[in-house]
Amino acid sequence: MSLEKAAFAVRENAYAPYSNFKVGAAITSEAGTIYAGCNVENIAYPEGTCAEAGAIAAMVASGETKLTEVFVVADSKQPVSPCGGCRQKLAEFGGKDTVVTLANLDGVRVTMTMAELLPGAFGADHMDADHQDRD
Ligand SMILES: O=c1ccn([C@H]2C[C@H](O)[C@@H](CO)O2)c(=O)[nH]1
Ligand SMILES: [Zn+2]
Repeated sequence: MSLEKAAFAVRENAYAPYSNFKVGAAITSEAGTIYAGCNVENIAYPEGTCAEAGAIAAMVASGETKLTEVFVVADSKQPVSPCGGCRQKLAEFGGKDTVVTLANLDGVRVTMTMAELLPGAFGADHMDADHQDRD
């Protein structure tokens, strides 16, 4: 199954009774495996998780920690916009040039790099020794 098809398919399984906004995310790992995730909401609203987090969790649970491509889809007017937390989560496992495609159900899509999705991402370079133990 293609990355796009995987994202559309997993979106059908989204559990979103509170927002009624189903999201599907699929990522390709370095090994070429596709992992998919959907949003899973909760009556305790802040406990809900995003589709991107589910796809990442599936990849990591399978023993992989590098992703090469991302596809996210939702029934939105504009292609769905990953939240800030998911952008940081994706940046953890992708590279600056990782291709990210955002889509809606009408076939509108936008493709960008990870660096464009999250410019100035917090990374290891911000945690160098000079900044530790300063008070
Ligand atoms: O990129 C996105 C944007 C939103 N959501 C979810 C979170 C919540 O369940 C619902 C509405 O915000 O959509 C995702 O899973 N991914
Ligand atoms: Zn999110």
